[in-house]
Amino acid sequence: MPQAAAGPVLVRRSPHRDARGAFARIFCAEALAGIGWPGPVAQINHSLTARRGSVRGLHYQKPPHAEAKLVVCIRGAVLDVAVDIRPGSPTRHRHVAAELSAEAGTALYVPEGFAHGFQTLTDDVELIYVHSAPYTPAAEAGLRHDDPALGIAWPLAVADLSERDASFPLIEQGGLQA
Ligand SMILES: Cc1cn([C@H]2C[C@H](O)[C@@H](COP(=O)(O)OP(=O)(O)O[C@H]3O[C@H](C)C(=O)[C@H](O)[C@H]3O)O2)c(=O)[nH]c1=O
Repeated sequence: MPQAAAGPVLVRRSPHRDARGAFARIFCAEALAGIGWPGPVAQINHSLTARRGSVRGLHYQKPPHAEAKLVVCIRGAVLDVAVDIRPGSPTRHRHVAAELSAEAGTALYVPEGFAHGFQTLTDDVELIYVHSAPYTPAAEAGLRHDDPALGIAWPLAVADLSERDASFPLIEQGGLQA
């Protein structure tokens, strides 16, 4: 059993292909426990983002509602980003970025203590999110995708962005509530 990872992990699914098409495992509790998945699946969500260049995030839930997520790209491609927001972490405010795509069969495991966001690299992107904690609106919080303290190099000009995501305070303004 591999050692649980301390941070985000890129996960690649292996489709079984035959003349009919393909079959792939999206989530395996046993396999993900080995990289740190913390417990039962609490919720599975699906998002569709129409325009290339759109940004969603960066979102997290405040403790004690912090959640791990498996972010699975099932259509198109995204640059997926996870920001370390763990108090006392030597890599706090640093991020990892990975391209996820349906074609490559890639997903990102985002542990508790990380804010998550993405930019679409194609039109009509669909993501599946597997969450380890239920959605708790009162615990919802976020970081600005363009916060200078994070230094995230988004590859494209930002297309669609929600008012909520655009209005998160900067970290220097006290914007981090983890
Ligand atoms: C997560 C969630 C949301 N909602 C409602 C709340 C809003 O009225 C609406 C859209 O939510 P939100 O604007 O947070 O959706 P996104 O901006 O796509 O956020 C998602 O993308 C970013 C990158 C993430 O990492 C979040 O986990 C994920 O929620 O669905 C629900 O009713 N249930 C839920 O579980």
